Amino acid sequence: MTTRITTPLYGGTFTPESGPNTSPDLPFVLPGELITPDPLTILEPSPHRVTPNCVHFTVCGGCHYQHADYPTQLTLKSQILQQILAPIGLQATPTVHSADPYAYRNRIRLRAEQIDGLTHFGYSRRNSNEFLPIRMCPIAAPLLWRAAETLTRLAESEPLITRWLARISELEFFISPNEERLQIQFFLRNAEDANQKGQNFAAFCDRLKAALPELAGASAQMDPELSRRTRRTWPGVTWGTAGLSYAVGERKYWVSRGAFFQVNRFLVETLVQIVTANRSGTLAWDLFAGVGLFARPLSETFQHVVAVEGAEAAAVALSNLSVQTPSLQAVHSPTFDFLRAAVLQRERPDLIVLDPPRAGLGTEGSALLARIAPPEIVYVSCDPVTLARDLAVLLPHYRATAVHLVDLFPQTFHIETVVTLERI
Ligand SMILES: C[S@@+](CC[C@H](N)C(=O)[O-])C[C@H]1O[C@@H](n2cnc3c(N)ncnc32)[C@H](O)[C@@H]1O
Repeated sequence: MTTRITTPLYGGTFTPESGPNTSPDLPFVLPGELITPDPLTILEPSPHRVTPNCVHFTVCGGCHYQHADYPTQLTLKSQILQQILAPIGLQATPTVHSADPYAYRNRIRLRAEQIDGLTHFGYSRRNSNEFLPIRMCPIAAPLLWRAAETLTRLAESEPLITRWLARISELEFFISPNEERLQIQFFLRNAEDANQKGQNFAAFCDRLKAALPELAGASAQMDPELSRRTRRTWPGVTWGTAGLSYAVGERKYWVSRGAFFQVNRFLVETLVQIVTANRSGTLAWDLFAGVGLFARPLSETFQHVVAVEGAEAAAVALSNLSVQTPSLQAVHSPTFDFLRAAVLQRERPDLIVLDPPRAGLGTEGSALLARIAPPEIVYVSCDPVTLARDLAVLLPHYRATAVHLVDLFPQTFHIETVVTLERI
């Protein structure tokens, strides 16, 4: 049986889990193609089909679109976003912003497994939790992959490195945008390893630094999931600096280890511009503020900015930023609690910026936002489905003045959107 692919939503409705064109039955096709499913055979390929850059593409769970040329990826995402927003009455062609679609990531988290006595790094297989050893990741900045290769190479010949890597289940690399500095978080495999109180961690890191001069800081800690399961805590061990200074245009941000920061090193400045440029006034709120990416420029044009962040690591950096920035107030709190208190106190800022995780703000939180009724809202979203759900609550009271698609995650189905809203 042959099938003509007619829509970017082929295979079912978009969900954050399945994504467009990645339904378990029929991923990796393109609109216009004639195919036979199972096993997938492309009888008439799209002129936009290209050879993927990565040997792991289709097997690895990370990327979904390497078979499409980059302009086509952007067109598909734009169409998908419009299809998701149309049912809530938001008919707008997004303004698309993009940059280099490879080598853009400043952060990767790798799994570590021992196979035949050797350490292998990898991701999870697509639609599975099974370990997939990898030998390249072309969406990652070159330094990230070089760091992984250096660790693997040292582990082959140096017992200190071999022993340390055998104790970890995952690690996370984070780099400054120009690849000058590197942070590593090591997550320990089991509680007994934590009991050894990070023996030789300094010697281990000194050796890594000799082979990887960019290494600025590192930590070893129990995986949070492991702590929850075993009900054990361990403060962990650290080496070097406790974070990285990250330049975005003229401004430098302190990103404490473990804090959220936008992963696309080529588009952070564009995102900040879209969210903050030409906005000024008396009072602005930055909800889900992270380390203050938007709050900091807003504090230059608003008399007072309140930045709300729930996670400890980011809240510490935000609090330090507020000490140096008199117009910025850092609040360490869940957003929902902050909004509930604000409604009772009848506070009303000129601008609310919000940038929640994929779950979005939620209908209850969005209703609180509508009650607070600021003249302008800028909603930054990494999941168009939860964005549409929240906008449905706001749109009776607000008019959308712009929709931006900022392609922070090329080669994947993830869609980053900025919607600006004006009170009716
Ligand atoms: C998508 S990030 C955005 C951060 C920041 N706006 C930026 O661009 O760097 C979401 C942030 O919200 C924080 N967060 C998640 N759930 C939260 C909650 N319920 N209340 C407050 N902050 C939360 C996370 O720790 C993270 O820093």
